[in-house]
Amino acid sequence: MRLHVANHPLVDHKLAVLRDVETHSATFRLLVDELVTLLAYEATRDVHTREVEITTPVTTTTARKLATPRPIVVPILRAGLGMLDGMTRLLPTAEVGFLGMQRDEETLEAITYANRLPDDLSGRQCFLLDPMLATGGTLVAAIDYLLQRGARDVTAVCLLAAPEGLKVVEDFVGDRADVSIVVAAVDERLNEKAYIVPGLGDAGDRLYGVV
Ligand SMILES: O=P(O)(O)OC[C@H]1O[C@H](OP(=O)(O)OP(=O)(O)O)[C@H](O)[C@@H]1O
Ligand SMILES: O=c1cc[nH]c(=O)[nH]1
Ligand SMILES: [Mg+2]
Repeated sequence: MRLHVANHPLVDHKLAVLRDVETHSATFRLLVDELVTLLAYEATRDVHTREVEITTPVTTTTARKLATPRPIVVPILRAGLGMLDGMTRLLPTAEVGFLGMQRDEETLEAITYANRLPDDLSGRQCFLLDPMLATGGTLVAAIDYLLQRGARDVTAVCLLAAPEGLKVVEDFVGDRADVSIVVAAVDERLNEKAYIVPGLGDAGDRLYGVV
C-alpha cells in the first residue's frame, strides 16, 4: 500500500477552517470540494492515457487523452458524496458507482446498506472517496468489495486518516492489489469513541446535518 500525504500550504489552510467547530455546513461543503480538487491532482497521477492525434490552429500533432476502460469513482455514502463533484470535475470521463456504508457506533463494524457498482471491475482504475479513515473498517470493507469484483488498482482519497486505521488497511491489503491512499493529513490518534483526534468531528453530520 502506498500513502501520499498532501504537503501544501493551501491544503493546510483549508483544513484549518474545515476542522473549526464554528464552520457551518455551506462553508464546510465548499472546502471539502476544494480540498478534493487539490488531492485529485495527486490521486490521478497514474491514470491511464492514450495517444491521440489532434489539430491545433497551427499544425497536427500527437497528444494524450484519458484512456478506456473509463476510470470509476466510488463515493462512500454519506460523507463521500461531498467529494464526488470535485473528483469528477478533474476526471471527466469517469463512471460513478456508489457504496452506502455506515459505521455502527457501538461495534464499530461497517454496515453496507447500498451498493451500485459494475459486476466486473477487472482492468478498471477505481477511486474510492471518503473523507474519514478512522478505524479503517469502512475502507477495508469498501476495498474488499472492489477486489471481489476483480479490481486490482484502487486509490482511496481521504481528507483525514488515523495512524491506527492506516495500519489496518495496510495489513488487509498486503500484496493482494495495488492500493494507494491519498490524504490531506494524518492525525494523531483515535479517541475512546474511535473518532479521529484532532479530526473534524462527524464528517457526514457536518456536511449534511445530524440524522
Ligand atoms: O474508519 P471507520 O472507523 O470505519 O470510520 C470511518 C467512516 O465513518 C464515517 O461514516 P459514517 O459511518 O459516520 O457514515 P455517514 O457518512 O453516513 O456519516 C466516515 O465517512 C467513514 O465512512
Ligand atoms: O472522526 C471520525 C470518525 C469516524 N467518522 C467520522 O465522520 N469522523
Ligand atoms: Mg457519519
